Amino acid sequence: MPSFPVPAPDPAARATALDRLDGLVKPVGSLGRLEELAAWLSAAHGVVPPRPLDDVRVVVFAGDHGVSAQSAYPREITAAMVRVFLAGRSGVTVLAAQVGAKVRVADLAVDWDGFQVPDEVTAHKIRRGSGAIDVEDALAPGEAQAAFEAGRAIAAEEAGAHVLIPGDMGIGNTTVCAAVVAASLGLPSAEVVGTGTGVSGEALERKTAVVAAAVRRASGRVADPFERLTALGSACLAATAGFLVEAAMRRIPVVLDGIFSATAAVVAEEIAPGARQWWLAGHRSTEPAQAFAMKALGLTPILDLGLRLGEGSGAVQAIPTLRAARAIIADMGLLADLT
Ligand SMILES: O=C(O)c1ccc[n+]([C@@H]2O[C@H](COP(=O)([O-])O)[C@@H](O)[C@H]2O)c1
Ligand SMILES: Cc1cc2nc[nH]c2cc1C
Repeated sequence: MPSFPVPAPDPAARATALDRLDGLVKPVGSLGRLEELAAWLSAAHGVVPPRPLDDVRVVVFAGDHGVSAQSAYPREITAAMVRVFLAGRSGVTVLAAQVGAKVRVADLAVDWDGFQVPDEVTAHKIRRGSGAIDVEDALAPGEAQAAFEAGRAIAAEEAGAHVLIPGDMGIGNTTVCAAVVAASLGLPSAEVVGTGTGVSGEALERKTAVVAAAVRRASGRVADPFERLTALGSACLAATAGFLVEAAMRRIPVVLDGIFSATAAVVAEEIAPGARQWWLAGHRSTEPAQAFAMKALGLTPILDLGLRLGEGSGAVQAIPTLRAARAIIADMGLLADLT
């Protein structure tokens, strides 16, 4: 496997930040998680105070999945939502506007019969849809690597950002994520499968059986992360992993979102050990696989709002908290200056 060297955040900037935080006009530690985030940002930026987080960009990786029948919604929603993102009317676009973040949509594998979208949207397209992972591989040989490289290229195109957020749109993608998390972390399917867009009862049992069959079918091949993406993943998942690795290599802080980015992050950390030092968990989604993935990565979600939309919507909500963390270390007075 090729190696992807990831730099470490700056320990000296972190130590300086922690000293300064202790000296602010407040009882030591009283700003809790905000202090931890301020130190994290200082280490990521290598400077105290960290730079303002003005340029925040979301990239929504859009694609279809061969297991879309396990969703509560039809497959056609994926393509339809691409139009909604472009029209600025999606959940993430509306929420991103609240914090001044930009949203880009990248069609990696949407299965549609073409309507006019800007070339930028399809520039990194790998294929249409993916295999039904319970009975066949998700991707053809080489496609996981190609999608990973596409995700890296997209992160490179967005390298001017102060913070990057990976978003996702793909009917059926929670089934794929559950299988990849189960295979990656060695967990039973029944523990990782969640309700996704809202399946319950027999539909949830069918979804669990599909995940279990997929993991069984691929067993023996999942030790290698690219092989796991080929067997159980998707072009979007591989691209998101590449996006996360490239951001880490370029020292760009990333705020992870729900189950999709958390799953990609587990795989990306295996491909590029240490990359997780550049990521924060924006929020806790309702999907068990997301919780397992964040725990495995040692990340504690900033927010817990019961969101399960995906698209990057939860991560976007964490941006005001990060800006608050920067503000305390940049602007609060020092105990030493009290008169
Ligand atoms: O982010 C999450 O944790 C999350 C949880 C449930 C659903 N989603 C979104 O809903 C779609 C996948 O759900 P499903 O039921 O079609 O597998 C996909 O477009 C995701 O962005 C996202
Ligand atoms: C409408 C709709 C919007 C979404 N955004 C992310 N996943 C979604 C699933 C559905 C069904």
